[in-house]
Amino acid sequence: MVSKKSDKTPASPTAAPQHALHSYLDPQHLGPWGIYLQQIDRVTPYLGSLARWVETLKRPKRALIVDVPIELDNGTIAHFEGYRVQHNTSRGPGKGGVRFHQDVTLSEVMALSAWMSIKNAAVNVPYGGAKGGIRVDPRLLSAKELERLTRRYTSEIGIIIGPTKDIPAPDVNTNEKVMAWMMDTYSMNVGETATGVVTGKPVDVGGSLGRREATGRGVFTIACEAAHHIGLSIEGARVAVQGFGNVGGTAGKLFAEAGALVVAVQDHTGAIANDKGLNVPKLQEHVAKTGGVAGFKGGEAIKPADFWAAKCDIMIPAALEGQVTKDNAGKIKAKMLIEGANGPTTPEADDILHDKGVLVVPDVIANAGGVTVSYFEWVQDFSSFFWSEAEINARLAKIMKEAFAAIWHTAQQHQVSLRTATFIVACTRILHARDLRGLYP
Ligand SMILES: NC(=O)C1=CN([C@@H]2O[C@H](COP(=O)(O)OP(=O)(O)OC[C@H]3O[C@@H](n4cnc5c(N)ncnc54)[C@H](OP(=O)(O)O)[C@@H]3O)[C@@H](O)[C@H]2O)C=CC1
Ligand SMILES: O=C(O)CCC(=O)C(=O)O
Repeated sequence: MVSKKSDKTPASPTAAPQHALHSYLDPQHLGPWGIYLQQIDRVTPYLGSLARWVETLKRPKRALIVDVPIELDNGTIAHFEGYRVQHNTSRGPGKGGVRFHQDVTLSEVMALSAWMSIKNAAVNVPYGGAKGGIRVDPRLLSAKELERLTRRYTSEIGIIIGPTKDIPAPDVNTNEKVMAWMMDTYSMNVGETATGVVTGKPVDVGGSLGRREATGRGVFTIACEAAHHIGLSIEGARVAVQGFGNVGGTAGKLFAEAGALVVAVQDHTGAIANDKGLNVPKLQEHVAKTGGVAGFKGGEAIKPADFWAAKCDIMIPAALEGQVTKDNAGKIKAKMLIEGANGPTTPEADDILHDKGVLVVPDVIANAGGVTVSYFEWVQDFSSFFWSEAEINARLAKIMKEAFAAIWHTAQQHQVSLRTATFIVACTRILHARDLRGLYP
């Protein structure tokens, strides 16, 4: 366990703000943005003289809400609400994914954009933080409707994105195909092929080898580093994964290849378990065919709520925010919780896990592999010179391991959790950049 004491720093009073977004500046604000504000309050005492800039982290630099109207296949017009939020650009252009999900809200996208600022600084890639999303259940749209939605959204946010301004990428329910449509639409609107406007594209239109697996690979790399620190062998370790999409599926596959047993998996369709280890490639085939883990023959169905009590060493939430709560954290038997998803653990659950001695490796370092290879993709697009997958994976491993080592060291130095340590490293970098740049006289 890194921290000997809990970092339950009392929330510092937030000055009464005269700001259009004032309702979002209250740390008691519910949901992911409120959680992010509490995380900033916890790190503030460790920022020294840079703390004078901390308010800059408590509001997004830009938040764009767009109406996205499309014609459905049946001829009716449907309107969807979309967002692109640029939280901070002190260290470089905005960078972060685009989510298509029925529960997307401005507050959620603000938090996701802020976590991108922290994540990008934690691995020291030269970006600020941004995120986008559309409130839509993409499963209810045809392929043509989804394409129209993506293209109209891209045109609407086209006024603030661009290869040197803000670079979207995949997130929940978006993929290479969606990125290809975004790149094409933006390119049509500016009159030239602008491959650098998005990352996570298909390799044939300027994408990078290794990007599809990068987030899951990074989760695996970080888990190996953390396991080493607590004396846990990956070979034979028991792993439970929530969410079996891009991140959870890839991480699960890499764990299985390294000799770990993936003993439980949960997604939106249900939960399955196999004490001897699930056959992960077969499970991936099943999910590709049926859309979820339910009905997989190689494991027994368990109640989704029982997933959290799985007998395991490593638990990987890799679905959505707010999954590990005060109601299920007490059941978790794992020695380490590696956050593949963004914001999966509520602050109350974080404290419960801390008190139980579970090592929590936070999202802002654990899932940073995706944006790290996005950075490689962006660099390759600018230079039109493409690297081998082996080179990409080696560079990814180096960045992730070095970032984790620095965070571990900071956690030891200040006797804080890995989450607060990651925020100390990242916020110091962001606010140092802000300080160097200064304000208008
Ligand atoms: N893609 C990337 O590069 C990155 C993603 N992330 C984060 O990782 C997480 C997963 O993203 P990604 O793998 O890309 O997304 P995908 O859309 O590929 O997969 C999401 C997975 O989560 C499952 N899921 C959704 N809702 C629930 C729920 N309520 N309970 C259980 N399972 C659920 C989905 O199951 P079902 O299909 O049944 O709904 C699916 O298996 C997100 O938090 C994302 O922000 C972080 C860094 C980068
Ligand atoms: O690859 C990227 O730019 C960002 C991926 C992302 O959205 C995330 O890390 O949460």
